[in-house]
Amino acid sequence: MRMERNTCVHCRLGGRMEGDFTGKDVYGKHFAPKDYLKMYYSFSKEDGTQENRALTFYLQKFHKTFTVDGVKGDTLIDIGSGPTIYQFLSSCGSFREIIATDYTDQNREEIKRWLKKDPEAFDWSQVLKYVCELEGDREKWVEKGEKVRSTIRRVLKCDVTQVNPLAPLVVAQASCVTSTFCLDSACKDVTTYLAALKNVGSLVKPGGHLVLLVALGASFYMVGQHPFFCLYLEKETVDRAVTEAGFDILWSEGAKNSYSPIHSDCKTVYFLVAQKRIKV
Ligand SMILES: C[C@](O)(C/N=c1\sc2cccc3c2n1CCC3)C(=O)N1CCN(c2cccc3cnccc23)CC1
Repeated sequence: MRMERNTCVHCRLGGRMEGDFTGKDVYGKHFAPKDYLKMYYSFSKEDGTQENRALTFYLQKFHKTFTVDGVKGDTLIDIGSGPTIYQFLSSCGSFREIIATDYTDQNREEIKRWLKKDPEAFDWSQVLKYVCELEGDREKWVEKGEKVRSTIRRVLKCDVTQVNPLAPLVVAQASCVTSTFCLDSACKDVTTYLAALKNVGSLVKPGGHLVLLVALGASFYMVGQHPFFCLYLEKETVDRAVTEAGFDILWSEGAKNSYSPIHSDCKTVYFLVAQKRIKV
């Protein structure tokens, strides 16, 4: 009997994933926002049964941070927004202005498409309804969409490997900086990760907040048929990096990863809220 070779994604792709850092230029050429959005941000099946447990975890933690715990302020900068807007649904009522950023042109274009209500934009309505339900009135989802659109004032280019991630622009320090799944995919090793966290942390005013969503124990994630590098991180590494960047961790919570192993080998999605120490 011929033993059916159990070829994992890694093997099928000739092991290109481990260690093969996906440089910035690869993102520009091969990162397909539509494939990514369909793969990771489709919310529920036609019959409405929820299947995207990872996304509901993120939405619940953003709800706790901004709506329940009351983190608020003047400006919020989101670093490495990707082509998504889910990360703004709870914070849009707590900040005067939100600045979305990403490294790649196609991700910034995808966000602008949604802001302009382009019919080609990704449909976030199920996600908007879910967050409105968390806030107590599912019917308010259209107003919620308008609130997000009126609060996101700018969509800028960022590069977390630069000391000023928003260079050449100089932006005033923000009350809050959020970053979801960005540093893990933008940094090739832990040294770069520590430096990038300091770069991103420099955008937060003393006493301000840093909110991170990190993929732990991941070495790749798929977008369509294309594997993208992810820095293999453990909770302790992230906590130490946040502390060394000058922040006190207020709370954090991990959730067992629910992505299919074909999509990513991510073990845990990790949500963390920290506050920038005030130098006395
Ligand atoms: C946020 C993101 O959506 C990536 N999502 C990711 S990663 C990952 C890893 C495991 C699991 C999951 C997962 N997910 C979301 C789904 C679950 C995105 O599209 N990104 C962020 C990173 N980015 C950059 C590349 C190179 C250099 C950069 C320099 N500065 C700034 C950004 C740079 C490209 C655009």
